[in-house]
Order: sequence, then structure tokens, then C-alpha cells
Amino acid sequence: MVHDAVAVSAPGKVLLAGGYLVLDRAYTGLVFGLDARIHVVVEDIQTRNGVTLNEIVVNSPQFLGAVWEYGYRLTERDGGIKVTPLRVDADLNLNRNVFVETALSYALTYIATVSSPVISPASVTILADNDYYSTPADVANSSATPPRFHNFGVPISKAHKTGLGSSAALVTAFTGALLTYYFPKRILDLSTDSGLRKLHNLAQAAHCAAQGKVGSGFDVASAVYGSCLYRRFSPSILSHHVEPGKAKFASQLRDIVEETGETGSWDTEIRKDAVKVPKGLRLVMCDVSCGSQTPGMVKQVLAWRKEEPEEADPIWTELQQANESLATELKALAESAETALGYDRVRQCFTRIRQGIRSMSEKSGVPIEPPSQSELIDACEAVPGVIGGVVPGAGGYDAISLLIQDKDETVNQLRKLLADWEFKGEVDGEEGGGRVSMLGVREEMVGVRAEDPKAYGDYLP
Ligand SMILES: Nc1ncnc2c1ncn2[C@@H]1O[C@H](COP(=O)(O)OP(=O)(O)OP(=O)(O)O)[C@@H](O)[C@H]1O
Ligand SMILES: C[C@@](O)(CCOP(=O)(O)O)CC(=O)O
Repeated sequence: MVHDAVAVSAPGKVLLAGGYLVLDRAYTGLVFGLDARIHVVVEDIQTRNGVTLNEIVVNSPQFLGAVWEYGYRLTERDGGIKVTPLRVDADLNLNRNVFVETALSYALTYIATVSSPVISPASVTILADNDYYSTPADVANSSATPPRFHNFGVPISKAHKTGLGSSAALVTAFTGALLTYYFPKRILDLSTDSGLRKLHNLAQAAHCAAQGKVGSGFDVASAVYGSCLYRRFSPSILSHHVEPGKAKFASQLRDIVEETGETGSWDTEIRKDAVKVPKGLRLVMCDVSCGSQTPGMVKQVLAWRKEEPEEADPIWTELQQANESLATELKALAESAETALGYDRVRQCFTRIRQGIRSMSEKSGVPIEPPSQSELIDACEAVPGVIGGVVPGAGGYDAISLLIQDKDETVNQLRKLLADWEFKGEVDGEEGGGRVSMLGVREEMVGVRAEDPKAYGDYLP
């Protein structure tokens, strides 16, 4: 059966407050969606000479060699749909995309279990807004308007990520697009609460499986729901099911998505009403393009917390209070008719959060807010119109976040500061200088949404 083409997009994220804490259900994270989106278009495969291939072809045309072809089959013993990469280089593991492959087998399994096990071939295209990756200097400095979807000219593995959560936005948009393509609206509709909830559960399951660990899931939650105050789900919900192709995978996945059977209901808490950005303010992200992600930061912080609870617990308590205060103050300002309230209280929340993060860094010995990032945030905070800044998420050398007044003067002064800034990254004790640039993103309240598939014409293969 031939279906109509569909397109779905999902936003990136920034965990403004609550890094590490949000891994524990006793605490929450303040997460903002960002208006850099990943778009996924699904259409019928164009066949030549009436030949129909039983394949799903996935393209990510902004990157070199980013084409993945999959065969798929319904397995016996309720094992769901198993997908198999069809290219030789995939056999050698040279060009696998584990997020795409996993999201595909999870989504097709759910679709086959709920409606028809006959899955028609399809062509899927992934398009990422430019800010997910650092723009090469020649493009950034050129006066020409960049294309909506830049061609990075390198394989995905070589593109420098800015840390906006590409894999979560990808898995969410990809899963949402497949569900919309194959299901009639009466079975699943992304404009309803129940449709969103099923997408959330399925995308979390696929994303965790692809990552090989059950993280807090704040990135998938904000890709689905947009900005929110997030309390994670109990990890046990996703830690007992078998892999695709193994007996009972299909029923286990259906229970997870539909909150039936032993899994029961998910205990995630998403509070959208708790997050607001006052009129006249906006978030900005400054990308530190020499950034190096210190592997194992999460492991090290958690190991220290386990070992030194009397040191860590007061920091967690203080940070949770500061994080909640930030959300409360922002909401109060946003809802107040009093324009002269001023930003002092919000500013104090940023100061408290940074203090908490610095003690977490010092006591755990993990560079969450390393000295070079402290220097950068201090300098940004001194620019008139900047309310406060933090190292978001896990911290380290990824992009920093600032809350600023949404005025041209503030943005221009910040750009000027950053243009001359030489960032000193402490990579394995060595110093490496790098550029800092302001990304074009700001907060986004809306999560996943349907798009017009015709809007991507020139970019589709
Ligand atoms: N445009 C894209 N096309 C195809 N696959 C993509 C694309 N962007 C991301 N991916 C997939 O997501 C992976 C990157 O995921 P990873 O979790 O390492 O980064 P991230 O989600 O951007 O990180 P962070 O959580 O630090 O923001 C890539 O290796 C690829 O599998
Ligand atoms: C450290 C942690 O709390 C946040 C990681 O955030 P990010 O990927 O650096 O944006 C981990 C998690 O929540 O899964």
C-alpha cells in the first residue's frame, strides 16, 4: 500500500539546570527545547520499471556517505521486526548508524504489532538545522546567506557536534514520522496527548537501546514535549526487555509503549506550566569549538557521590533548591504585569547554581565548570543585558548557555566579546586555543510537530 508523504520535526535541547541531579528521580531538571530542529521526511520509494524493492532507505544528505539501506522481516516467536543493513560496508561496521537502525526496528516492530505486519518500502530523509554542528570557519565568515540545511561535506562521525542533543531529536522525529506514515490517524495522532505519550515511550526505549544505557531521558522528553520541568522515569521500565528478534520482544515493546502488562504506567513527570521565559529575555548558546568531551564524566561524578554522600548530599539539596528557584522566578517574572520587577532575583539564582556546580566540580575532581569556562561565563555576565550564564547538562567543554535581554545591543556586544575571545581548553593537561561563537538558536516551547513534506523539495535526494 502506498502512503502519503509525511514530515515530522523535533527540537534540540539544553538542560539549563539539573545536570547529574536529574539522573535521580528525587530531583528535577529544567530543560529548554531549542529552535534547532531535526526534520524527517518519509515517502514512498520511487521504483523504476515497476520493480518494488523490499527496502527502507535512509539518507542524511548533509553528510558524506550517509546513506543506509535496510532489509526487514517479521521474526518468529514474537521477536518483532528485525532490520538488516544491506550494504557491504555496514557488514564491516564501517558505516552503521546505530540510532537510525535501532529507531527503525523499534518503530517497525510496534507498527507491525498494532496494525499490519506488512510494511511497505519507504525512503526516509533526515535534515538537521545547521546549529547542531559547528559551522566551518570559511562558511561562518562568508557574507553569503547559508543554505537552510548546510552540506557539511564530511562523514557524520567527523562533524563537530555542538551538544544540542542531535540523537534524541533524530530518534524522536524519525519515530514520529514513521508512526505518522504507517498508522492511520485513528490509531495514532501526534496532535493528541495519547499519541504524544506513545511516541515518548517508544522514542525513550529506542534511544536508550541505541545508547546502550538508560540515561535520564530529559533530551527525548524535551524533543517530544518542548521546554519543561522534568522528573525522570524509573530506570526499571526500560531495563528488562529483550533485543529485537529475540522471543517476546514485540509484546514487551507494546507493553512499554502502551503502559500495559508488567511495565504498567510510566512515572515520568513533565511540567510544561512550570517553565516560562519572560518577555524581553531569551536564551543563547555559545559554542566552544575546540570543545573536547571528557568521557566518563557522569560515571566519575556518580562514583564520587556514592563514596562521599556526606559531601555530595548537601550540594544536591542546595542545587535542587537553586534550580527550582530559577524556574519559579522566571515564571513569576513572565506572569507579572509589573515591568519594573527587575532581574536581580533571577541573577541570584544563576550565581547560586554556578556556586553549586563549582563545588560539585571541585569535590568530585571532574571538570564540570572548568576554569576556562568560568572565565568565559564571567566575561559574558559582565556584558550589560546578560542576566546569567551556566555550563548546561554535563558541563565540560560543550557550549555554554546564557539568559540575556533580547536586544540588538546586548547581542552585538556579546558577539564582539566572543569574536576576540581565545578559549583555552585544558585537554589532557595541554592547552588548546579555539574559537567561541554564538549559535543562532534560542529557546523553543513546542516539541515534536508535523511539517509540510513539500517544504523540503530541494533538499530531498
Ligand atoms: N543528521 C543526522 N543524520 C543521521 N544521524 C544522525 C544525525 N545527527 C545525529 N545522528 C546520529 O546521532 C549520533 C550522535 O549522537 P550523540 O548522542 O553522540 O550526540 P548528541 O545527541 O548530539 O549529543 P549530546 O547529548 O551531547 O547533545 C550520530 O552518531 C548519529 O548516529
Ligand atoms: C549528566 C546528565 O544529567 C546530563 C547530560 O546532559 P548533556 O548531554 O551534556 O546535555 C546525564 C543525563 O541526564 O542523562
